[in-house]
Amino acid sequence: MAGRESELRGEQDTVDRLYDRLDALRAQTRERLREVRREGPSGSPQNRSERDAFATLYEDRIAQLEAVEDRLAFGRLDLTDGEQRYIGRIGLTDADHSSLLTDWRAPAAQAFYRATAAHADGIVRRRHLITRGRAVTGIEDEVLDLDAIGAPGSDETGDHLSGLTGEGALLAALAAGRTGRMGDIVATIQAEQDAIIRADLAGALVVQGGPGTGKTAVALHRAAYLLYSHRRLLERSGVLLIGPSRVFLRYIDQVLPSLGETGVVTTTIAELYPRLEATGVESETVAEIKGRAGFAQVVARAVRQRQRVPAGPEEFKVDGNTVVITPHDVTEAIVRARRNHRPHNLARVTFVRDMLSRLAEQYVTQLGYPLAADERGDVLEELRSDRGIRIALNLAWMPLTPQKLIEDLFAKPARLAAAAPGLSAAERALLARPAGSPWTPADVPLLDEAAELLGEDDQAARVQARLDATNRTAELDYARRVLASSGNEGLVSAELLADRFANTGPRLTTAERAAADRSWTYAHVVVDEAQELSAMAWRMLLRRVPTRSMTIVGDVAQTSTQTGARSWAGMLEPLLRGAWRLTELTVNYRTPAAVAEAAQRVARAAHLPVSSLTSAREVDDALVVEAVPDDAGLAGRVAASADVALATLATGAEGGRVAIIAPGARISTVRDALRTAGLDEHLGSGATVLDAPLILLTPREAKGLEFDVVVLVEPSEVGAASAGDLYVAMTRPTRQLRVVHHAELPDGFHTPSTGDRLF
Ligand SMILES: Nc1ncnc2c1ncn2[C@@H]1O[C@H](COP(=O)(O)OP(=O)(O)OP(=O)(O)O)[C@@H](O)[C@H]1O
Repeated sequence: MAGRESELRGEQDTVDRLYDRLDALRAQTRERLREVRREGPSGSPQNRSERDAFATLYEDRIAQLEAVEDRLAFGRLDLTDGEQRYIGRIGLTDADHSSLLTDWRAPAAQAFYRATAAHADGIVRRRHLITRGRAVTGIEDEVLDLDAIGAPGSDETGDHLSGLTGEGALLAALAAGRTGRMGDIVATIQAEQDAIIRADLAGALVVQGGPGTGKTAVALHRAAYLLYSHRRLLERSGVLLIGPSRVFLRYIDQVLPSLGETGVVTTTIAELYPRLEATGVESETVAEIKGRAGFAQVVARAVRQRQRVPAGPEEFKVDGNTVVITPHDVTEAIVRARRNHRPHNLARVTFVRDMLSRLAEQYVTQLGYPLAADERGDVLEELRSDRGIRIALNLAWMPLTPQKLIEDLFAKPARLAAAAPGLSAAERALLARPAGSPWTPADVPLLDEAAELLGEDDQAARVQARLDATNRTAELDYARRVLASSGNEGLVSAELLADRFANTGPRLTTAERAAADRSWTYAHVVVDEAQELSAMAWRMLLRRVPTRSMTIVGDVAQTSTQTGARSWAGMLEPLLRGAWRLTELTVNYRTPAAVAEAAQRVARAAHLPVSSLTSAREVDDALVVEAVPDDAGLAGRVAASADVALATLATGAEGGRVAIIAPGARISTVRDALRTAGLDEHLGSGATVLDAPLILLTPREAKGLEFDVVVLVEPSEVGAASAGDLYVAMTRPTRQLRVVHHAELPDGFHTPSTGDRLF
């Protein structure tokens, strides 16, 4: 025991030294920031812009150093050559640049997650440090090379039958009360997860895994890892993360900062089109039709139908001369303008030029004498500014915004019928809606498709981009010189500083610029709950990542709607044509075994493509079923059940969160019952919904989230609407699922051996 205590003391000394270094760096950076600010707003614009650039960099660096306070160091590797290497949230060096702490993402840290007794990789022992605040409260050792270890007095054991790394630390992390926000898993990443996190940047990596296998956690840690290992590339082009909803994005928004990374653009498909709010609501059937791959052709046809040959010739009098727009000329001009395959609005310039030149020919012929070049220019101008001609040419080739094209498509039945001959009359009737209706999430990929085909006049932006690229080398050079002369070399990189120089003025980060620009292309895209994306949404996303460097995580058994994927190959193969690879996660870290098994039985009974799943832990009383004799009493019973759950959690030291998951149609009666029971004060709403101890939501809204206890209302109703939704709802709790029902339980729910408590 004495040996263990001295080990603990030794680790505490090391951890103290690491925090001392962290504090020193914080103080040093704060002091630099103060100095920069002290200089005030005087000096040349050049000086001011340099100061602003330094100030933002120091602010970012301080934020990063503040964010790594919790579990700064969490591991130690003992190497065969006697070296001891500490692993932590960020890398730290002492004043002489010797390494004190190795960043978890560095190659030198990889063995912490991957080494096994069979493949020890030069590691004798792996140690997990358990800390509370800055105090080391425990040590967990795994000996990987029994022959090499001889040190008496420590509690090493060599047997790790479970296959889990750092099992004690892991199980402690899994059992902890939930805060309403996702935490990072950096101290306990498992080998199968680590392999995905560190996989190659190139290509599309699909991670399929059942509920609770850590897909979201892995996707976020992979983003942090890629930013660390390919910083130059990724920081300039940016990383995009797509999640299923705003609530979900709030749920995960602490994870990347805690890993020292900010600046990832996080958004939903509905928000991906800049400056457009998709607040409209429509039926799933309509969303499904709009999401079909075939809708790309519908939009393409709608665009081409705005390039139209008039029924007959049209005459115009210009300055006493007659010119005629003939169907023949328009046909020829359209064919020519289409030939260069430019988007509609840009090809229109060619069309108009061609038509005006034809009309000018007619005009000149009537004059009967040749014109000098400048006189011909005057004629062209006169023709161009003639109102009648302008209208006729617009009718032949209408300049359009994406919004106008899509709005007309749904507001004018004849347009839809012409553009979508493959849809049935009933389907077209479902899509019809009046002009001015709010945009819906399923419209967003259609608008993006339209924008692509119509094209924006982004010439100015392109010229600017070329200029930026040329300036970049000069900026980098300059930033290096500034860094060298200011003695700040170790603190910030020249790349970052150059970025800041470039962006001062309106202070925009890469992330901000990317989010505002529809045609921005990212260096990497991470998609969570990717099974929900429609074929049209995938097309929109792929435009933003021409390199196809993507991390796609999801579970095809949890798909809610008809729009989403039931098989990765079915969804991705037509789009990526073999350029994607599939990996699987198989251990469920969230849901107690009994609950996960029940959920899987129900999902299988509904013929969902369920992944195989091993649960990391058992919890007593994990499944509680409460049958209510009549439907009228259901909501009251739900409130009572939530009350019991809240009371149980309140007695624990760690608190926790309770969620009531109910079919949409029952939400308001359950809310009333909570009010009657006096529980509504616990209920969160709006932006802070996740912070409250109690939350009421539909299965769809619960996607990707987790809670200590879930009260699930009438599962057969949830399952009847969507089997995928029921699978999601059943797999949200980390401790207990309480099912309250009046109708029959869904098929597969019970087996004689479930061992659940029945009321
Ligand atoms: N290696 C790990 N160490 C500690 N906790 C982990 C680990 N892997 C996963 N977890 C925890 O397990 C829970 C489930 O993880 P996550 O939400 O990433 O799963 P998921 O596969 O995305 O689930 P779902 O598909 O159901 O949304 C989270 O609380 C996460 O922190």
